[in-house]
Amino acid sequence: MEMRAKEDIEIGEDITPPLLPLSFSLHDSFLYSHCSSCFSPLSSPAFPSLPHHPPLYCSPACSSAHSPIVSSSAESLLPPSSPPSSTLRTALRFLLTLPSPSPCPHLHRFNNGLLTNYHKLSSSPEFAPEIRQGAIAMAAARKLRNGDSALDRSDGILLEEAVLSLVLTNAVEVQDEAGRSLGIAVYDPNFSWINHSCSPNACYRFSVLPPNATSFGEDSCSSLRIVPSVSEEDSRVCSCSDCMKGPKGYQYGPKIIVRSIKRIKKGEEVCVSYTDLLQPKATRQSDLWLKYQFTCSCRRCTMSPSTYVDHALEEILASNLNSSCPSFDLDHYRDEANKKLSDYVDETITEFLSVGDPESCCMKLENVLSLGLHIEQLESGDGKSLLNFKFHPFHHIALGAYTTLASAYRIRSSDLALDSRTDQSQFKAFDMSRISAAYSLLLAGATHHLFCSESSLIVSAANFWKQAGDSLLTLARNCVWNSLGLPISEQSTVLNYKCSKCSLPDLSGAEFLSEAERANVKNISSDFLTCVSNMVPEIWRVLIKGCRYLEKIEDPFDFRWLAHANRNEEYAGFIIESSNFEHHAEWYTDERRILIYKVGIHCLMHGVILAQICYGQNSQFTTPESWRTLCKLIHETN
Ligand SMILES: C[S@@+](CC[C@H](N)C(=O)[O-])C[C@H]1O[C@@H](n2cnc3c(N)ncnc32)[C@H](O)[C@@H]1O
Repeated sequence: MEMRAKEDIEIGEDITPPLLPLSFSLHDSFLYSHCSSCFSPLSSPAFPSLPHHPPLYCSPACSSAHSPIVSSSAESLLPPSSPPSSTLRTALRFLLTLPSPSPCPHLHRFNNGLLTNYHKLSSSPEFAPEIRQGAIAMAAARKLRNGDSALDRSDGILLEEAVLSLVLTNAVEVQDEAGRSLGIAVYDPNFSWINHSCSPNACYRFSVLPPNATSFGEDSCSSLRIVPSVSEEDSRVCSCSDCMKGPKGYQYGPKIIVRSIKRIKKGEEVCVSYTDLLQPKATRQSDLWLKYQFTCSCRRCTMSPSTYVDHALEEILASNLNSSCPSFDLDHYRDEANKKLSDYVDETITEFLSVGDPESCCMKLENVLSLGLHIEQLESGDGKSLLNFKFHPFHHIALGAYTTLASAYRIRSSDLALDSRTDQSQFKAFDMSRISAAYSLLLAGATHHLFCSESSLIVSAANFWKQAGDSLLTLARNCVWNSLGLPISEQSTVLNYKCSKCSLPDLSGAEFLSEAERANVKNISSDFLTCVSNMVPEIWRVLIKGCRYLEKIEDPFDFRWLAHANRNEEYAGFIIESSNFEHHAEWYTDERRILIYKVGIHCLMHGVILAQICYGQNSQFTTPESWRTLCKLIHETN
């Protein structure tokens, strides 16, 4: 099945009402910090020592709605050899929602219309063991619940295998505003029949609120603007009328809302993305294969040669090339370098996430970004030379490294700021905040550059602009400016700030984008970029001082310098030694501080405007905390 537009849909419009889940579960790591029923954070998280601790709830309403499901689903009876997981819990809970829990005779769909992919997944070497073991555990728990203590392994586990396949095929990660995956949920066909594209025309968001919370005034539509259409594959595989009996879901849980990010014509297929769109084609394809066992053949994937964005996302710079090196050998060296560099960055990020040493993480990532990797090249005769390979600044691994660096520097800055005993640590904290802001700005600029060629990257662009705005405003508020004798009043500089040069609305009026403005968002974006590009050079040199990787980036918004830098190989081959964050008071002037504020407000405002397209104007996902604080201040001042 697939979903098509019932009518013409403009960019930035909701195309489904908020949809309730058929089944859902928190991931293990959030079981004791979030409500198992509505997924909102608990006011007092617990630290249970027992593995089968009962779920926790934010309110009696959530508890009475959800706990009967937990006890009927038999999840607490899962054998100790198979620890409970969000997938098993979701599958067991899903079975309770089916009036007669049976897949159609071909095992293709369940009787609520959801695809199982049973034959594909249960015969794949990647999925078969997980499905089989999970199904045995589910069957054992269900038997125990029914008072049948002996597990006979020859018993049929087909139903459990089919429902596990269904969950693996249809479940989506439920994310909070910070982008954390709290758990998974399976929705009815109105969402689950939407296929994937690497250049999608729609995205989705979640509404995760406790039962009596005042909503953000979600501006979602009340009717469904998409209709199902039978895909070619479906008409070949199965034509059972048994498949479509209509779902029975829960009346609570995290809701999902689908929204257009491009204009969609009546009858056009509506698609969302099942993977990270800032990955190049080969990585997206292998990710989709590993998670769903299908090969995407959307326009972006079938373009030959590949699209500019896909090319940029895997570009590697090579220097010291021997002109006689055959292109076959060069491709081989390039692939080897790409793999080694990527593995090194992945390992460093994984180590940072588990051990949490931001200093070592920053050092390792900056070394690999700056110095790259040397590979020995055999020459004709007995000679050898060293080839040097580096990530292009748009390489997807480099983008991932900037994200980690921005956050690792931010963490270092907050840790140092807590040590308020010495001026020196305050200055160091300031330096770390400066570099964190620079990486956020580079990430936003690079993603924006790619978004100009691939408009479905709007979701990433919105989030990175908001983060860049946040980190610049944090830097502008750093107490070190005051100790340099540059106190400025946030009230006068920020709250009354209106840009006369671009079409970004002023802070107090930025909440509403008209339909015409939404259709014209590319123009608003290009106005914004022109305006901010004039201000950035003045602060960029100050933001990046002492950081050897960033010092090689001439401009974070206008990347024309890259063409020139690659040709003379200066960028690729010449690295200065780190000047070790020296503090120069003469860099920090009142004008620069005000400029940092102004660029920060521009970035934040631009991010919020793009986020209005992706999430709607009143969603929690649209407005970051810093934005809400600014709006509150304006309200109080006026
Ligand atoms: C959530 S379902 C989407 C609806 C599904 N087509 C159906 O008929 O119910 C996900 C599954 O649909 C199929 N699918 C989704 N997008 C696809 C694409 N672009 N190309 C091929 N198969 C796709 C895959 O089998 C995938 O596991």
